[in-house]
Amino acid sequence: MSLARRPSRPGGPAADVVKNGTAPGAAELCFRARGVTKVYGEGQAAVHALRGVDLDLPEGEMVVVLGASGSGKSTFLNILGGLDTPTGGEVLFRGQDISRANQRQLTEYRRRHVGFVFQFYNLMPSLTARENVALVTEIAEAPLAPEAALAMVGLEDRLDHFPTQLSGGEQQRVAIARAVAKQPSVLLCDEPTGALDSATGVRVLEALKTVNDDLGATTLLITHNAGIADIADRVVLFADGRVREVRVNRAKKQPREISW
Ligand SMILES: Nc1ncnc2c1ncn2[C@@H]1O[C@H](COP(=O)(O)OP(=O)(O)OP(=O)(O)O)[C@@H](O)[C@H]1O
Repeated sequence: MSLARRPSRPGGPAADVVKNGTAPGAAELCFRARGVTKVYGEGQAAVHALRGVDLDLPEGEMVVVLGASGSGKSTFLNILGGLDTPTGGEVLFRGQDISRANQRQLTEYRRRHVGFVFQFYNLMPSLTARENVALVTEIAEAPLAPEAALAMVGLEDRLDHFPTQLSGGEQQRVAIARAVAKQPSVLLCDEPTGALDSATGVRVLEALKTVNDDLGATTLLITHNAGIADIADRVVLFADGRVREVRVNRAKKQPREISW
């Protein structure tokens, strides 16, 4: 591993820059990506969304993914989550190649291992918070009780509220509880605070941090908000379909210490 020490950015915590984000011989990797490409469409209309991504992500970390619009962040997250497959290259999850898995294997992988949180909460409006979470726990192998999942995100006193009776931040926390109730190995979050103001977004980040700390789920969080990088163990910067830089924060901030 090649390390260069420098402050991550003015005012931010000190960080180590990891060359290419790869860590040969690293003990326990959750994901190992090599030469990952993704091309949408063909010929003149082809879009090269990923142009050769190499990245190692150790187990259990909180990873913040930054990059300009169109740089390939969501495409890469969707591949890690088994929602999509790469055009080329290799993605290993705990040593298993998910880049060549068939649809049935990907469905099984997602069901057993992956929780998703998106910008919009996609809760069932006719179901309470508890019932929205129970939808998942009824089909999971070793789920948390819906009440326990909702307590983890600070909603133990909102169990019987319907989505319309909850604020945007509370609805997002129900969505997080739903994603983590099956105790996923990996939690993939695409702009989870994108629709929220700063104070509400901080509560959502606190919920994600609790989940990361308590369940140990490797957590990836895409954001356009560079300030959020300060709560991460590792910050991955995408540019033009590639990983431009990976920083490892030596000291993390608490969500309540940041604002935007
Ligand atoms: N299903 C698709 N069909 C065609 N092109 C796509 C598709 N999905 C993404 N793209 C293109 O691939 C490129 C990367 O998109 P992606 O959504 O991964 O970027 P992003 O970094 O997540 O952007 P944003 O921050 O705006 O969400 C973009 O040029 C996008 O238009």
